[in-house]
Amino acid sequence: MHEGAVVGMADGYAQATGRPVLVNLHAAAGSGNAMGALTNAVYSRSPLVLTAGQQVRSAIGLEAMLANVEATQLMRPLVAWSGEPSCAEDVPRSLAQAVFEAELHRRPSYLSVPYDDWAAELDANAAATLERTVRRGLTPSEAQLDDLVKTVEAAKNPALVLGGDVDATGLFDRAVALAEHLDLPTWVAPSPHRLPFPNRHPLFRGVLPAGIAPISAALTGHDLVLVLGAPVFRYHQHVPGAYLPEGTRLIQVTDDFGAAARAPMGEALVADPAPVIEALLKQLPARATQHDYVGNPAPKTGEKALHPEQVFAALRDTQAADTRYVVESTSTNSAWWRQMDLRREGSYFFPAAGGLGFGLPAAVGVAMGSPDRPVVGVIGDGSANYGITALWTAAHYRVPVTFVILRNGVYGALRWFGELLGTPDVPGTEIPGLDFTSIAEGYGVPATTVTGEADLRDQLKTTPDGPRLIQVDTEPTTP
Ligand SMILES: Cc1ncc(Cn2c(C)c(CCOP(=O)(O)OP(=O)(O)O)sc2=O)c(N)n1
Repeated sequence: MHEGAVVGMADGYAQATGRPVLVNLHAAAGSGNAMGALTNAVYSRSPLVLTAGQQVRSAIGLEAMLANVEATQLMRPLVAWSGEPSCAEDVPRSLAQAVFEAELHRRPSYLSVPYDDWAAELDANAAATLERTVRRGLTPSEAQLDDLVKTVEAAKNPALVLGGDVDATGLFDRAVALAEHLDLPTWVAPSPHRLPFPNRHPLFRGVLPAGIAPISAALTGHDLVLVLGAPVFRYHQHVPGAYLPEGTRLIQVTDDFGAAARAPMGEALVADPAPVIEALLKQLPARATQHDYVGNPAPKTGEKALHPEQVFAALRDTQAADTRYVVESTSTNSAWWRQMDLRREGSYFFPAAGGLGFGLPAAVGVAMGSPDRPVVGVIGDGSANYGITALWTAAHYRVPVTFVILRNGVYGALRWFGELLGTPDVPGTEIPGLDFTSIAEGYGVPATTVTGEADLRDQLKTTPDGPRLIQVDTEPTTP
């Protein structure tokens, strides 16, 4: 229900399965509704294949109802490819191209199809198209690998920065092996939509701050920074400064042509990071020392309501180690990373463009795509409204997912950003009086409100056989 929620679900499903996902939209209005969630899918590099309804060809020009005027232009800034077949015979090839474009670019594609095309008979050649396969392989040359290995070997104090692609392409464990093999201090690239490294690992140095000057300060002292599977960088609040500290060389390895071309500094090798990791592991001697995971600090406590750290410590202590968390709580990131202890690939999903409306739907999509692992959505009371109709889907298909709603009564991140910009107390950021237990019951999802930390832990220890929502009153905090 609502194309934004559907695209959010498809994004979660694509990230959980790594497969192209077909999403069918209603002409222009449906495509417009999808665009917000689509911005996240662009930056999570999810291969979504969007098809959209279209009026019959003879009625598009006169703009009959349902006409999607200039359909291929509507989504163009966001999608890797956008098309509308010039005749019914070209629909099979166009659909095949939409799938291959999404897979090759790892970016959504869009196909508008006039609705009378579907009645046409396939011609004999269509079978040839439907049998096609298209594969990609971006392996660096031997010379490029040798050059990179020698550069890392010669570095006096190298550091590793890992991006969401490391987790999205199944390289999580190999990246940990590389960091331990070479004893590399390791950061997660800023504004992460996935977790590519265990956040309690002794080599973990944190998520890089999303500002130019603070990143430069964090990397000071490292003569080489190797960035794997990340854009350089996904800045957020504008904090001007030098892009890199004096004497630091940055090398980015990514298969994302656009990310390599638009970076403002450093060197880039457009390639799959996997062969680079394997070459470094194979050709460089181990500098490993014993690594014991770092313990968790005691959570801060709230006065009138729970502190978000108490909620996250309760999740850490009660949920299975392989739980997948889909998070859209925008002012609690620091509390989250202070308390969580995530050690498995595919443990963390966050809206890749910061577009709200991802969390609740994507939790449903991730749960549908990976029924073998428990899924918990951790959603702010502001964010939950942007994709709320996904509750119906969870109830209708009895998707086993736990939604934890952090009800702090404010748009916390906006209040923080307002202060950052010198405009404290921004109007319109209070959202009191929302009751997600009534809303959830209305969509068919059983729901409760917890009255304290002990009650929360007791509820989290139970295992639902379908969807459930737990509403927790929390104190506002800052990111
Ligand atoms: C589609 C959309 N609309 C508006 C915003 C702006 N926005 C908004 C409205 C936020 C408030 C989220 O409130 P919350 O209750 O979900 O979480 P916190 O209170 O922890 O910030 S954070 C943020 O960037 C957005 N990111 N995406």
